Amino acid sequence: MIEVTDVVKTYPLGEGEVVAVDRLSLSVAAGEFVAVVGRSGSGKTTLLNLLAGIDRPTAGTVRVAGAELDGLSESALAGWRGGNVGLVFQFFQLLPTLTVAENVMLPMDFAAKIPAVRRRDRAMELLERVGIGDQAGKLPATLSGGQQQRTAIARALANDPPLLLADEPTGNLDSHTAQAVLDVFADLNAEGRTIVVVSHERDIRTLVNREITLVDGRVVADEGVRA
Ligand SMILES: Nc1ncnc2c1ncn2[C@@H]1O[C@H](COP(=O)(O)OP(=O)(O)OP(=O)(O)O)[C@@H](O)[C@H]1O
Repeated sequence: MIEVTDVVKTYPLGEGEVVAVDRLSLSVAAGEFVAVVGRSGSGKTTLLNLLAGIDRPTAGTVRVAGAELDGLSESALAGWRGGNVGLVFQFFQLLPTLTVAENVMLPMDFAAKIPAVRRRDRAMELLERVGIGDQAGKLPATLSGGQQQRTAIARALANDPPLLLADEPTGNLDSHTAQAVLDVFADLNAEGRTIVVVSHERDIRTLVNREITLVDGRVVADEGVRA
């Protein structure tokens, strides 16, 4: 599902540059549930953005879900992302003027993978799936943080992508709500979806089957944590 080879990502900083990801290689097979951990500034978000094709590497290659991302134009990349990757962020990033159901339908309109007549029903099914079917007609601001993150997960599933990438999805939630949201990810993984999640949540170790630790943009540990 993921094949990252000798990837370097630098950002300009004053006269010099910051090396955010440093000659990093890793592969993730379909069906894995991977946590990426490490201190602030270790390169976790940069790695996730490279996997999503949001950022391009300075050197090296990134292959995800059958595509070599370097070879794709911006518009091809956007099309590829829409159908292959679901993204979940710390601060939900829902559109405040759209209802919960409309937020979930939005990626379907962009990718044209789900027929137009199916989109509302599919949004409802996904919201039921993550446990908030009864919130569909509300605006995001009227929901709790956990409900907003469930909305964002439903939106990430809109086009039935094989891969979910989540950047600190529980970072803005209390620990009880965080655990419930992580349980949703665990269920989605049990159904066969590949998931890579950046998290500080200690409890994530009990759910994932692999933990990758970054220090200074490099993998310093890569271990299976569940039998
Ligand atoms: N757009 C950018 N411009 C300049 N430097 C950046 C940029 N994005 C990240 N960096 C730098 O790259 C390094 C890695 O950052 P990154 O955000 O990937 O780390 P992180 O592990 O996700 O941190 P956190 O846990 O705080 O989110 C840091 O030194 C950061 O300052």
